[in-house]
Amino acid sequence: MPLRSRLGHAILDLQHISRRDVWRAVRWYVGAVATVQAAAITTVVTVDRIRKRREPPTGEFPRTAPATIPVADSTVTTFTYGADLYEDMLASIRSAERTIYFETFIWKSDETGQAFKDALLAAARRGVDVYIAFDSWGNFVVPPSFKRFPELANLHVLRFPFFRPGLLTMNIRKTGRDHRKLLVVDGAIGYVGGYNIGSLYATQWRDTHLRVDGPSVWELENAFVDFWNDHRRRRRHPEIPDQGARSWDARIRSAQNAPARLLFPVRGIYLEAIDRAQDHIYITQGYFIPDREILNGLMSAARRGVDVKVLIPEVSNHVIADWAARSYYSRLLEAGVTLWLFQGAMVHAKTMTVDGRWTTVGTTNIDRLSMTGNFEINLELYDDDLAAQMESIFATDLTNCRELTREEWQSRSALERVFERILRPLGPLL
Ligand SMILES: O=P(O)(O)OC[C@H](O)CO
Repeated sequence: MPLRSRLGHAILDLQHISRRDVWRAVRWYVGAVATVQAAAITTVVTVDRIRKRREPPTGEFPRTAPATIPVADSTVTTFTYGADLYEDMLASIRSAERTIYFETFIWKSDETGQAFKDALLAAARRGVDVYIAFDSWGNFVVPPSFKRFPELANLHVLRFPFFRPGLLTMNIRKTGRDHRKLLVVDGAIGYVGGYNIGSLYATQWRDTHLRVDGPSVWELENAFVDFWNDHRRRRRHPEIPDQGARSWDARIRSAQNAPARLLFPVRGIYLEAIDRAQDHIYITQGYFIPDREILNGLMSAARRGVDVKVLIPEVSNHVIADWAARSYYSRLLEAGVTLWLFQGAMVHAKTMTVDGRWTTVGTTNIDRLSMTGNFEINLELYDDDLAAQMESIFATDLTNCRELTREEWQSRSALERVFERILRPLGPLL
């Protein structure tokens, strides 16, 4: 049959397909994809649970002691072990005289969580103005009794809502979780980084937090004040006076992702720094699902000769995130990026250093939820000595990693490749 005639028949056939048939086909396709993905998720989660039960993570990793570095007119202390950090944070809370701003995504009701609650309540009882913000979604499984606080005149608690209406109305301003982890005491001491509050994180997870002492604490204080004033319930929570900048030093700056303000500058600082890199980029991430621009930036840096090392857990606590990340490995490895898999424990840090000059530490994962979804805060620091300390921590972490080589990656099984293809579309959702 001539081509024109075949086309004519096809068009006639198409005209006979009703709208109902089209919808039925679409429903069938969507249903089939969802079923295959659900089956794949169930399989990898089940296999992961069995594997972790048989070979539980040792929770052991090399430790680096806290180190204090002068940066600008302040000092910055690095923490890479939860027990050290929590002890320091609790001592700061116990020493507070005027104000405490405390914000966390996860606050477990275990021994560590209780120690923080007790210290915060004790501070409020001795007259310190205590402001607490925590995310209701992140603490959904925490018993309600732990999330109840006594009525005290100078204790103010903001539960960031579980339900975000913007998810239904497609209004970005009303979406996002409070994923930040912050503590500011008397405007003089500030903490920020990857640590949530819980006993598991104290000894079993490798994470990174910074303590800032001095005028640049304002960067963290201001971040809390802005968040509090934007999200407080007017009848329940007092406004915190916004005093304006005490410090204006570009060597330490905070970048805050705030969907309510349509601002996602943390993604910007990552992209800028990657773009500027001339010699090396060292990244440590718990969940590494880069978006197109970050992926392209890292590949292009590696292609122009920059030594790009990405350190991630071999097995994280979110197996689906692990599988979503795998679909980027081929391109990264082909471009010359090297991948380092942390052994025996979860590494949850969210850090990057570039060229021994620039550092970021904060709450932002390299994934879509953090980069363009949640409320986040990172510090961006231009200081050679601090970058050197961060690179020394990175070198220590590398001693607990194995490199995932191109050869090993290319020789993975066909079944693994099938699962990667099925789970890849979940990446942008995580
Ligand atoms: O969301 P993050 O980065 O604070 O990580 C939280 C942990 O995954 C808790 O399961």
